[in-house]
Amino acid sequence: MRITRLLIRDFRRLHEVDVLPAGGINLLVGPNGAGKTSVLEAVHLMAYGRSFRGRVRDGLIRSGAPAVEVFVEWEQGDRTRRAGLRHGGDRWEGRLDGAPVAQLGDLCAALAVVSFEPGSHALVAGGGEPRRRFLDWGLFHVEHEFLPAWRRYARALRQRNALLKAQRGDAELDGWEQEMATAGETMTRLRADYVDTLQASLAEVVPGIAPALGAASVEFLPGWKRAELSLRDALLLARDRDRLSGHTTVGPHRADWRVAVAAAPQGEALSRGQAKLVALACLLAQAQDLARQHGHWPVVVLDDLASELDAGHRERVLTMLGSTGAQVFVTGTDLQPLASVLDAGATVFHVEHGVVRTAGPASAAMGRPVDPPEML
Ligand SMILES: Nc1ncnc2c1ncn2[C@@H]1O[C@H](COP(=O)(O)OP(=O)(O)OP(=O)(O)O)[C@@H](O)[C@H]1O
Repeated sequence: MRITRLLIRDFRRLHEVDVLPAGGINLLVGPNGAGKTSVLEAVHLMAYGRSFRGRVRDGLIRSGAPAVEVFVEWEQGDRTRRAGLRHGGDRWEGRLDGAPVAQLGDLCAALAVVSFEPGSHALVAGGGEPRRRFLDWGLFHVEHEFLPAWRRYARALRQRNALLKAQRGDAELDGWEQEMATAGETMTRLRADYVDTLQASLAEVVPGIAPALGAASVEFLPGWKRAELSLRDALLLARDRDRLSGHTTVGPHRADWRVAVAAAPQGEALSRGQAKLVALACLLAQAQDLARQHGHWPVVVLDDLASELDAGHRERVLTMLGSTGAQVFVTGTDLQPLASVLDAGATVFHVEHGVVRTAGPASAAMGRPVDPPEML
């Protein structure tokens, strides 16, 4: 996947940015507060429907503007695809390849982006939610059975929770529990298989980017004692407790996974830097698996790489990504820490006061008068 045009309007301090990125590595360089991360956030928004720094309504829309707009054109195999998203905080409108989109999830499933940013270490060090989201995002993209099962499960779970809160009887719970069990067992089988795939992919990625971490292993926690009982029985057993708590305490919505590396055996705590490396390795393992399944790499965005990783790891990561041919966006305040990449022929953009300009002939079209397509 290669983004060939990125148009952003009213996104944080970016009023209107029109970028023609190159294949390979794109460096966005500029002072603090210039708007570099916002460019990456816009790409992430199109792929996830939210920013990695929170929801749209939490400050993403440029002060005084009614909505953000992002338009992305990209090459996918021999196809050119286009997606436009206008998000006003509560309301959104989207178009994909010229047609309106009914569900935000359908729009987001089109463009695959893997993002590493300062909050990514939560994948290793934080609560279960980001890890579940990571797992499910990967599955949405590689396993067509997953999304329908996930939707069925989520709906049945909402119904069961409502019945629990209303202290309704067993007969009413039975039907929804059966539905949760059917959809939840499917989801869990797919998640367990996906974790195995991820482990195999990690075994290839870690030696390349962070050999000192040693062998990585991933453990899947399904959300109930799956080795001992079915989900149907687990829900039945938990009924009385769930009535007291007013919500469902077991099931795939409580699933989690853990990654351990040989460098920190027996639960030794990872340093913050090591946790970031492990998180990055997981993201790149996911990207690599996606590339195997789809035949092309997702777009990779790396925010503020120089302050996240030391020089040796930066170089390994960028060398590895350079060898895959993936399109990569990297931000930094200085070119110097990324000099080794420049030698390898990266494309540089300067970002200042919310304006993005090309720094070299590779994308001479940058900075030309904007002629935006009708996004929506
Ligand atoms: N809703 C908004 N409206 C206008 N400006 C905003 C809005 N939200 C954030 N900003 C401004 O956008 C800038 C943040 O941009 P961004 O985080 O993309 O910068 P950056 O170049 O990545 O900075 P750093 O190098 O410090 O990480 C800040 O100057 C901030 O004041």
